[in-house]
Amino acid sequence: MTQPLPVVISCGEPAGIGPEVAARAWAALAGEVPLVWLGDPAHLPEGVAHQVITQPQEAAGLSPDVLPVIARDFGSPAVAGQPDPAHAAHVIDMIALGVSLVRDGAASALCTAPIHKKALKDGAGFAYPGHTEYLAALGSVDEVVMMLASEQLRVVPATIHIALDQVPLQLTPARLRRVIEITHAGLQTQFGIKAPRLAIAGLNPHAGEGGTMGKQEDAWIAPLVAEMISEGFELSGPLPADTMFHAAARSRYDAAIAMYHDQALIPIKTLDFDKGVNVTLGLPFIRTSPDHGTAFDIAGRGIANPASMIEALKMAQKMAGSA
Ligand SMILES: NC(=O)c1ccc[n+]([C@@H]2O[C@H](COP(=O)([O-])OP(=O)(O)OC[C@H]3O[C@@H](n4cnc5c(N)ncnc54)[C@H](O)[C@@H]3O)[C@@H](O)[C@H]2O)c1
Ligand SMILES: N[C@H](C(=O)O)[C@H](O)COP(=O)(O)O
Repeated sequence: MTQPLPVVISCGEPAGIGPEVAARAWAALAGEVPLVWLGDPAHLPEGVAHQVITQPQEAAGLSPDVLPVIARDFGSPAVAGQPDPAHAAHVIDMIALGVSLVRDGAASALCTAPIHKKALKDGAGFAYPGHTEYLAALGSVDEVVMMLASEQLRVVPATIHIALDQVPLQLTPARLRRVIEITHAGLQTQFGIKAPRLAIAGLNPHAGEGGTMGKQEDAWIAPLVAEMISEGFELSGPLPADTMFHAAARSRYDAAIAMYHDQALIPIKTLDFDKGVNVTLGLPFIRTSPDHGTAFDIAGRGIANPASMIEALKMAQKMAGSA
């Protein structure tokens, strides 16, 4: 029987919890998801048995007791909680390497461990606010969607890593339409939902309350929703964002489209921080990630919970199987 292609994990910020959650997820999964870790093996927690390989396909021939690693010498050890500017370019390269391995057919999907965006900007001039935007550039696509998904909720922010005062400027009918289209297609092809139901949040308190607390809902969000319903999309909204995430409301949709980052991420990280998964939709390859960040406050102490990384790896494999 041919072995499934492995999922590749980019190391993320070595001073954060990325290497430890990757190693603990690999141990917990015990071969259920074939993996290859991309990074400096010196940054793995002490005692993690690993073997350096040069190509992902070599992983299939290894003992299940060793973590396969495609190694890069970052030049210095990782100090927990203190990102080294000299590591930044390597961290970025590991993401790019992961993408090329998937696009070349050597791996099935990319799972990214968390980066510290400011450390990458300061250390290597990283020009992107996050993986999502960098991966869009690597995939040569103009627009992608960041979805966070768990058993209880899927959410998509229509605008992503931008300051709050930029939201009304960058939230346009064209952007919201593309987000709805990409999310709808992603739920069909990557989550197996034939007729996705999407709930669209308003931007303002009480979804504008008839124009008394904001104009965007009446001016263009409601008309866009009506137009897309007439095209066959199953949409509801614009809904007041404060009341669309309780259990009964969540049962009425497959994904919620929020207007900005925190409107989407607060509910899911409150409900399911341990098991939330970040998925980028609209890329020409599969990418998942845990929902947490670098957690400098606990890095290196061996207490980071690998559950979100485990879910991200399982989801990557499942999506690759249905791709
Ligand atoms: N995919 C990514 O690359 C990604 C995702 C989110 C945040 N970040 C980045 O991470 C950095 C830190 O972000 P933050 O502080 O807002 O969020 P964070 O998720 O790193 O930490 C928030 C809190 O949750 C705790 N925590 C996080 N993950 C945990 C785990 N696995 N087990 C136990 N506790 C955990 C931390 O200790 C901290 O108290 C920022 O640079 C941010 O941009 C990156
Ligand atoms: N906004 C995401 C979150 O808080 O979970 C996070 O920063 C990750 O974004 P990228 O996957 O684009 O790095």
